[in-house]
Amino acid sequence: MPDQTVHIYIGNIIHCNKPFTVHTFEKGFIAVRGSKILAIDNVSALGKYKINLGLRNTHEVLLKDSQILIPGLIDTHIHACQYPNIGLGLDRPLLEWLDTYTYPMEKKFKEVEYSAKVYDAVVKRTLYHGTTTACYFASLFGNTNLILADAAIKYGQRALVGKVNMTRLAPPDYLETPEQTVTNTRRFIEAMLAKKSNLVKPIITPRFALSLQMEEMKKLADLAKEFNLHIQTHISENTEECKEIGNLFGKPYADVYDEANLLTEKTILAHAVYLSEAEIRLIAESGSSVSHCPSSNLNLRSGLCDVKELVHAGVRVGLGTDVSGGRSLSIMDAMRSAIDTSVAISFHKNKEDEEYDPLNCYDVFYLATLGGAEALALDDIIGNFEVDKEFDALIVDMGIEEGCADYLHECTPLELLQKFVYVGDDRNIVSVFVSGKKVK
Ligand SMILES: Nc1nc2[nH]cnc2c(=O)[nH]1
Ligand SMILES: [Zn+2]
Repeated sequence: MPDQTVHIYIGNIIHCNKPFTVHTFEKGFIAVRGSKILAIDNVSALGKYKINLGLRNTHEVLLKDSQILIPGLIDTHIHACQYPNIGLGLDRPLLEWLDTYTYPMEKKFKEVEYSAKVYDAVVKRTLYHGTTTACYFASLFGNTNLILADAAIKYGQRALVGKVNMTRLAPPDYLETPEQTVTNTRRFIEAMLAKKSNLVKPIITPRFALSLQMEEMKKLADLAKEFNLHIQTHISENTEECKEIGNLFGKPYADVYDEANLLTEKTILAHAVYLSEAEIRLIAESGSSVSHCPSSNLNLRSGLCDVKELVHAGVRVGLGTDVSGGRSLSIMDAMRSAIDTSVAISFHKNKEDEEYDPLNCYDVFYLATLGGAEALALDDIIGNFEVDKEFDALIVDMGIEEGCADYLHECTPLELLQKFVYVGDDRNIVSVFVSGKKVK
């Protein structure tokens, strides 16, 4: 018999009910039964809901005035097998960084024991930082990628897990043949689906167009279609990379993926710094989305991605940490880097006499929550606090003693959110819920 207790969280509640729109309940409540949201409203209406919904077996959690309840944070792009390299090697441009630091690290994930140690740490640490959903690149090795999926299931994180596909331009012992890359991916998908997990699903993961031939990418797109799966890859991150794409395929980056049938409504493209207007239009029309990875774009000196231009063109955008190109596995850091990047762009634009309103803390809160859910085409189940959605949430407390700033006078809920975005860290995230279950 499932637990029928209804958990009712009462206090300051903030979420985005629409894109780029923050909605606050100053004295609100959310009722949760099992994994799902049963009701959300002002607390003055709670009595009425209790009668109308016949709520008897209830457990009430009263939030403090220094606390806010917000949706869980969504990382739309993170390389789990690069976590041991976090903070290392951020002095080289992309292609050199991949050869020098990244492929040698990822090769180690052939080993089961090492993979188990790292993946356990990644899932625990990202959950601790409030990442309730992570879209993971794992390594080339299907068997150890399953260990990452098992860690997410064990600790209760929602995740998409991708087995990376690469057949060229990497060390020979970190490549597959064209046949292997397809058959190994099929095997990985079948093993993932056999887990019958509600939280964890496989995602097709061609690393980037430099790693594969057109025929292989088409076969991977076929697998995505056959199993109705998400797809993730990188696009237009670095000028040298884009030049190489032109040399190899003789067409723009987005057109390469379009020809490979990889641009679907469930495709997430990381970076998207150097897309032309025509490519942005193509991506918008395909329904594919972009993972904005501002920390990585700065660390690897890739460039500044103009999120506003993408959104204006109708492209859905979420945030990615892109560890370990990104310096932190916290989406809070990605939110700040997204603001910094947008402000930097605005200096340039305003010099050219364009009116440019950079992203603010509420905009990046949207990108980190509902925007991320939309980018992953999971906004029917997560991203905000709508009735019947899954309860993925954080209780944030800006009044804790051991935080990085003192709480010296009372703040409004929106001020608490501002403080969280600009100066908060994992210590301020006092509880994390995924699918209704407390995981921190
Ligand atoms: N940032 C980043 N870009 C990539 N492009 C291809 N592979 C990678 C990677 O691992 N990280
Ligand atoms: Zn990446």
